[in-house]
Amino acid sequence: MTAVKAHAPAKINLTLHVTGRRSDGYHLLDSLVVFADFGDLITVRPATVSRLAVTGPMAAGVPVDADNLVLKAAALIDVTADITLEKHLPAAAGIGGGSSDAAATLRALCDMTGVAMPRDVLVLGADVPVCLAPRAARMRGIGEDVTPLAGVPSLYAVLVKPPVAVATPGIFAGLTQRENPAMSDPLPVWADAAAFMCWLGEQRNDLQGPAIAAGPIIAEVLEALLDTPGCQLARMSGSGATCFGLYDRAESAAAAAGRLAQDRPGWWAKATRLNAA
Ligand SMILES: C[C@](O)(CO)[C@H](O)COP(=O)(O)OP(=O)(O)OC[C@H]1O[C@@H](n2ccc(N)nc2=O)[C@H](O)[C@@H]1O
Ligand SMILES: Nc1ncnc2c1ncn2[C@@H]1O[C@H](COP(=O)(O)OP(=O)(O)OP(=O)(O)O)[C@@H](O)[C@H]1O
Repeated sequence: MTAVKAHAPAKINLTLHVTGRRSDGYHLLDSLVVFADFGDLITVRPATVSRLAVTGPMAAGVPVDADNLVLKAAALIDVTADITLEKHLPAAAGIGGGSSDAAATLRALCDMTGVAMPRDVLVLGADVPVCLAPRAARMRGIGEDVTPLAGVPSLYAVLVKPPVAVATPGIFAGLTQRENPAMSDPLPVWADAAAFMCWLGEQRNDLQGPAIAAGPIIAEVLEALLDTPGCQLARMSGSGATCFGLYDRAESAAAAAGRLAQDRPGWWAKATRLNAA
């Protein structure tokens, strides 16, 4: 059998409403999730014992042992493989690097072996179900309730991560209000990207406040994004610290990413198309 490859794109929470908390401490969410046009790359090959190599520009600090979600995903379906993870996404950044890697690994291994996709992938992480089919979706429950969305306009964006890693449990713990309004049900139909961005402006990421309290530099990132020409909206993704700026033109997004990378050498900045077909 030959190698099978799968892309693990960055996951962006364009909205993230925390609507309650379960008795086990997990939070109920209502989130509009889209995917970037870049991410990590997984390659799997048949092997009798699982092995993982992590390569690429963002490999530093990523676990290469059983803690890596890629190996946890292989163990979940009881498949052994020689796996290469080419890491391009910053870790612990709120853009689902590990979750998207786990989901891509499952896709590649199921494809390579014919093993069925497991029904319960939530055990790998709350973001793994939405990453299984990386397309625009509404994510509810604690992450297990995923509804694919048609008609979500593509957006030009810049992703920016300052040099701070935030741990997801601590950010959820910092919430002062856990019962907040959900998005409308059903979601509106957006005529175009401008209408979509206007509606997004009225939505929230409820984790943004606690994340800024833990890492005040996140507020600086949001201000810096809003300062770039053509930026229509700036918000944090997931539990941070990555923030996104939305633009109506690809050229504005590219110029903003270039300017931020130049002005703020420690910041990771990347222009992308979200939900590109
Ligand atoms: C913040 C998001 O990225 C939004 O998409 C996800 O909800 C987090 O997804 P994830 O990193 O895959 O999360 P997990 O690894 O399952 O959980 C990490 C920790 O985040 C908290 N957590 C996570 C998901 C959720 N719905 N409620 C929570 O309270 C819990 O303290 C949990 O122990
Ligand atoms: N394949 C992986 N890539 C990156 N980190 C991983 C991976 N597997 C396990 N980890 C561990 O998981 C931690 C969280 O990294 P990850 O990139 O998944 O977080 P995240 O971007 O905050 O995800 P989310 O948006 O789902 O909350 C890292 O600190 C790292 O130790």
